[in-house]
Amino acid sequence: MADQKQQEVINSWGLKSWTYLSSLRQQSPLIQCITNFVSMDIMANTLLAAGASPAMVHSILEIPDFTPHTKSVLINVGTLTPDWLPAMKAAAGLAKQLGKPWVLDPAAVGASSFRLKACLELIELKPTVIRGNGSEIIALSMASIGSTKGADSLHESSDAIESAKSLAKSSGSIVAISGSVDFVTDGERVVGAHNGVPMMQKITASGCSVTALIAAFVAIDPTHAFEATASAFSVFGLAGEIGMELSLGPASLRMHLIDSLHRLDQDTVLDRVTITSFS
Ligand SMILES: Nc1ncnc2c1ncn2[C@@H]1O[C@H](COP(=O)(O)OP(=O)(O)OP(=O)(O)O)[C@@H](O)[C@H]1O
Ligand SMILES: Cc1ncsc1CCO
Ligand SMILES: [Mg+2]
Repeated sequence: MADQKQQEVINSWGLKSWTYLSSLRQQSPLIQCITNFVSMDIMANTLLAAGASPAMVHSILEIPDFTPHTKSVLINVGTLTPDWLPAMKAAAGLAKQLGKPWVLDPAAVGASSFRLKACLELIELKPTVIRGNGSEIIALSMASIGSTKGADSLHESSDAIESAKSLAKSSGSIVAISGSVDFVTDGERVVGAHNGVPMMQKITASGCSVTALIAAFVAIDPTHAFEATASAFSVFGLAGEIGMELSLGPASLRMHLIDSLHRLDQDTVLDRVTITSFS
């Protein structure tokens, strides 16, 4: 009986994930990305392969004209400098004002007090989802910088679950932690998305890209950001699993992951998406 219930839960996540992906392919929503220089290419290609329409528009002069046309906004502070922050705040603030979802990636937030303060100010603008690795979510939740390895994590994703719950409660955002298991919480519920391969950590900006995919899935269904976030993690992880079967290392996985995301079909998603409850 327990097995049957667990199986039904797994199948229902497979169906959700497929519904998000197929809707994304049909609707091709415009996603505005204000992101770091390292991630721009792989992020735009990830969004295109999944079916969305990315635009890396970051000048503060363009936000009043452009942001109203978008379905969601992604903000990533990976190569933050003081001149970029006003545009990030303007885009996030306008998205919020227009009732559009926006997603924050606090890349390397533990690297400096400048970056931490910027992220805390952005969180005041109520992101729909915050996605980081274990160390980023712990630093944000504690609002303090400690030891850091820059964009990489010093922690397992499971080390950050309590921090994520507390950040979700204090911010009102869905909080998502990437790692060997990707966790998603609204402060009460916690689910873990199990798809993925360790080699994905060796592709720079794979985390940035999955955050952009979360922004795209949330654009499809802004009222169910928890479900959209877990589904995006699974679909990206599944593309990594299939891509890995064809790859020799990080460079070919980067290519095969994008190809696999483009080619993912219904049967594979229904069969292989694995999301379980941890609450
Ligand atoms: N050990 C692992 N096993 C399976 N998948 C993993 C593992 N570690 C990371 N991933 C996957 O790799 C992707 C990137 O996660 P990671 O935690 O490395 O993000 P990140 O540190 O923010 O990356 P970046 O800063 O390079 O963008 C996610 O989709 C995650 O699920
Ligand atoms: C390597 C790196 N440095 C700043 S951002 C970034 C990409 C992964 O977040
Ligand atoms: Mg990393």
